[in-house]
Amino acid sequence: MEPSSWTGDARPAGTPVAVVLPAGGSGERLGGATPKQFCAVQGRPLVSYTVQAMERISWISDIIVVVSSEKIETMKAIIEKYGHKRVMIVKGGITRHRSIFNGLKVFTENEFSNHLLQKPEVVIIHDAVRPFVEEDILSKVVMAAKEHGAAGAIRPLVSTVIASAADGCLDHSLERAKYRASEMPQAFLFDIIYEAYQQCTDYDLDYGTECLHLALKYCKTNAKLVEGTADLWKVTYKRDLYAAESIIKDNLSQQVCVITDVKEAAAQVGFLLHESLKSQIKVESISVCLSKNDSHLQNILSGQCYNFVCVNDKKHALQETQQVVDMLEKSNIPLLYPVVLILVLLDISENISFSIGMEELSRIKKFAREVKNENILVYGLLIQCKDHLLLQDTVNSAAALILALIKDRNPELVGQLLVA
Ligand SMILES: Nc1ccn([C@@H]2O[C@H](COP(=O)(O)OP(=O)(O)OP(=O)(O)O)[C@@H](O)[C@H]2O)c(=O)n1
Ligand SMILES: O=P(O)(O)OC[C@@H](O)[C@@H](O)[C@@H](O)CO
Repeated sequence: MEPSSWTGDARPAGTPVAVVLPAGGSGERLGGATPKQFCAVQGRPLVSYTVQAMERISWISDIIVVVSSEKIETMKAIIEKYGHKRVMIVKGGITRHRSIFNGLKVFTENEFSNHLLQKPEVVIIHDAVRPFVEEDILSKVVMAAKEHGAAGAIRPLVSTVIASAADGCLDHSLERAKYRASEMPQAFLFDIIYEAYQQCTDYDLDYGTECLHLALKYCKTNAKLVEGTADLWKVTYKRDLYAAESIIKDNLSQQVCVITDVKEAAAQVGFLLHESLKSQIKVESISVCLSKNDSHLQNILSGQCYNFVCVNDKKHALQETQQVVDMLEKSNIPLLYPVVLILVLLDISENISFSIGMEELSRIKKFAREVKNENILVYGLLIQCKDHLLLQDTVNSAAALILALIKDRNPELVGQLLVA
């Protein structure tokens, strides 16, 4: 079968591709009452990230999420809340293989869904707890499966594989360089993997862990092995969940948009902040009074920026910031990721007393509490501009605090006022 010509990430000519995401496990090795695929990462269930990773791929026609019967309503709520499209939920089985098999049956057997989906030529199988999957590896395994019948991502082994004898002592070890770790995604010509599942034994279904093996054993299909990237790992233990959270927070902390009004002090501080920040993070600057149809800001919003700094003199700060909040709420961003919004209050008054009253602090806290419900994390930052000789140092200190708030994204600190 000639593989169809793929043009980058364009939809492959006439190749219907579907994906099955097994998400029906209990996550025993992670521990806790919540199965790991439903554990929150930056406030969103892990499975939603993997579904979103597949939704971004335009040439995947259907996303089949296989969950345990008691989690069907939970999964429906996740799809509804995050606006996931092209997703069908299927009831899982007591083992991963049985869940995957149920996922495949939606294309062939009515009992598994109230309507049959178009049977794909190629089906991707990808663990729902592997959220960091990019289009490149998906297209590689699909293209390889079209040619070889099956394909799977592999990674170098980190530890050496050894076999123990009956007495629990070392029997032999394998030469690590000759072996690879089998990861996901995997892809198959649908008929091959479906046939393999139909033929395999209960022992395979209950104790097997490798889909590629089923294709070889029952369909004499030697899967093409495709070198994958390091981020294909599976969330298995608690540490993996911490790692996933850290990676996602890092991904959200790559860019900041500094918004200043045109008043001189704000514009000057905005410029100095830009210069101080740009060595650590990508900075976009907007120094116009915000209007609803500000195209530059709209472009930034659509560019998936998750961090904003609003620089205003303290009298107008909240009302200017409200406009940014209004625009964010209209975008899809806070639904999927927490957005950091730092309210920089410029104090240009000459008096040396602490220049912000409790009433203003209460207004900031109240505002922050309200918008936190929209997944927007508002923090206050006071910059005192009295002494121009100290302004650069003060701005550098403000930049360091801004970077810390962006990296930390701590919902417990919203509404607090820091002083640069
Ligand atoms: N009966 C099962 C068991 C597992 N899986 C899914 O298969 C993927 C990989 O399996 P694994 O990491 O082993 O998940 P769990 O079985 O939940 O983990 P554990 O073995 O620690 O219980 C996960 O997305 C898991 O939800 C599934 O769909 N149905
Ligand atoms: O055994 P687990 O259920 O943890 O993992 C299942 C699969 O992810 C694992 O077997 C990969 O090697 C791919 O086949």
